[in-house]
Amino acid sequence: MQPDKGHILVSGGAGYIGSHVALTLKKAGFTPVVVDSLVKGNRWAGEKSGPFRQGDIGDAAFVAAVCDEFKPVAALHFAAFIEVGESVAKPDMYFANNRDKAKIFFETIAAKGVKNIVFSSTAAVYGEPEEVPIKETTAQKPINPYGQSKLEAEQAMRAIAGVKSVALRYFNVAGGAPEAGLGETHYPETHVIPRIVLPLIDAPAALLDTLGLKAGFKLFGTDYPTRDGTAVRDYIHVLDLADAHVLALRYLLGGGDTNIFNLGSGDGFSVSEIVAATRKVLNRPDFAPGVAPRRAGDPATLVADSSKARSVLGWTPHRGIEEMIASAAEWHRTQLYVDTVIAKARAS
Ligand SMILES: NC(=O)c1ccc[n+]([C@@H]2O[C@H](COP(=O)([O-])OP(=O)(O)OC[C@H]3O[C@@H](n4cnc5c(N)ncnc54)[C@H](O)[C@@H]3O)[C@@H](O)[C@H]2O)c1
Ligand SMILES: O=c1ccn([C@@H]2O[C@H](COP(=O)(O)OP(=O)(O)O[C@H]3O[C@H](CO)[C@H](O)[C@H](O)[C@H]3O)[C@@H](O)[C@H]2O)c(=O)[nH]1
Repeated sequence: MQPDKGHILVSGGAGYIGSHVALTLKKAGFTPVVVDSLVKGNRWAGEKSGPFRQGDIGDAAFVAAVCDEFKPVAALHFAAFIEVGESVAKPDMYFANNRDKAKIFFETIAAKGVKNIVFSSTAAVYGEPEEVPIKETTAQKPINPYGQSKLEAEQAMRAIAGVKSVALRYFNVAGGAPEAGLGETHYPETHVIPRIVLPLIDAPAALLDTLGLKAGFKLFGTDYPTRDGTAVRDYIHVLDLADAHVLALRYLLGGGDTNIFNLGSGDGFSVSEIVAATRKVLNRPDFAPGVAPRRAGDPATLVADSSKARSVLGWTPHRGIEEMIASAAEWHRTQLYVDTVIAKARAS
């Protein structure tokens, strides 16, 4: 048993990434305190690794009360809406939640003495990047309200006097921890790896129907200026990402200054290469995806230069693309996942 290194406030910890990070924090000897409104996440995920309090990050009285109850030494801020397409259709909703409520959250916790914050940012702040691999200094020109709202939240966080922060700009997060009862549980599910895997693992018809996957997986665009015409992304296992959060927390608590880090593997995979890797991992050489037009707002290539995280934080990702696909497939086979997604679909 590790000694208790203090309470860490984890906003959005009932969601995909936050729940895996909370688990990793617990293993590292911290006590995560999850706050989540459950607008998207799941109570079972929020309660997995420590105390859970249901409420909204924009509710200053709620956030202040949780700070009074647990006296956290730092906060990890995950709570946000995450769908690029939805952000284009409903930009006000994205700016209200991802920027304005985040600002209330940062100001409230800072007033309660929580002066170290690790923030979930995204490669979407770079838009269609001017250089690849992408460095932290590459121009930030988001091409959708999701990326813009996250960039403005980063800036709001850095503007608060007396607060030290780390913005972690994640690239494409994948995989899960099915052995611990955790994995990606989004509804709707827009991410490519779950969408490739689900039709190949004998998922129940009701689930595929719910996720719009009855007709199988489709490549969104085969005419990108890439090596095979499909879009290239940099995939990072959620547990490697979780390790980076613990390192960023130790960095801040150890006296490190405000900073920004890209988190990716540095390797780009095209969507067709993910399909090929999935054929191998799931032993489905027969799998032939369909083709559909490009998805609006998708850049051609996003690959991280994460050398700064490696040198300053000492972070090294260990898990490759096949492990991401295999752990996703294992998780998507579980009844907990199936029941949760179908229940969410029925409720919406
Ligand atoms: N998933 C990815 O590939 C990815 C990539 C880059 C960055 N990110 C960032 O990582 C973070 C987490 O993403 P995720 O995939 O885990 O998303 P998620 O939807 O699974 O989790 C987000 C959680 O935040 C909660 N939440 C949202 N608004 C809230 C509010 N106002 N008050 C309280 N709780 C609220 C939701 O209920 C949910 O549990 C986000 O900030 C996202 O921008 C994700
Ligand atoms: O059924 C599908 C689903 C996706 N794709 C393609 O697969 C690639 C990856 O798409 P994802 O939806 O998995 O991921 P994104 O790159 O669009 O976005 C993810 O990573 C971004 C940062 O890079 C943001 O942070 C965002 O929140 C997060 O969802 C894209 O070219 C997309 O068009 C398909 O071909 N078919």
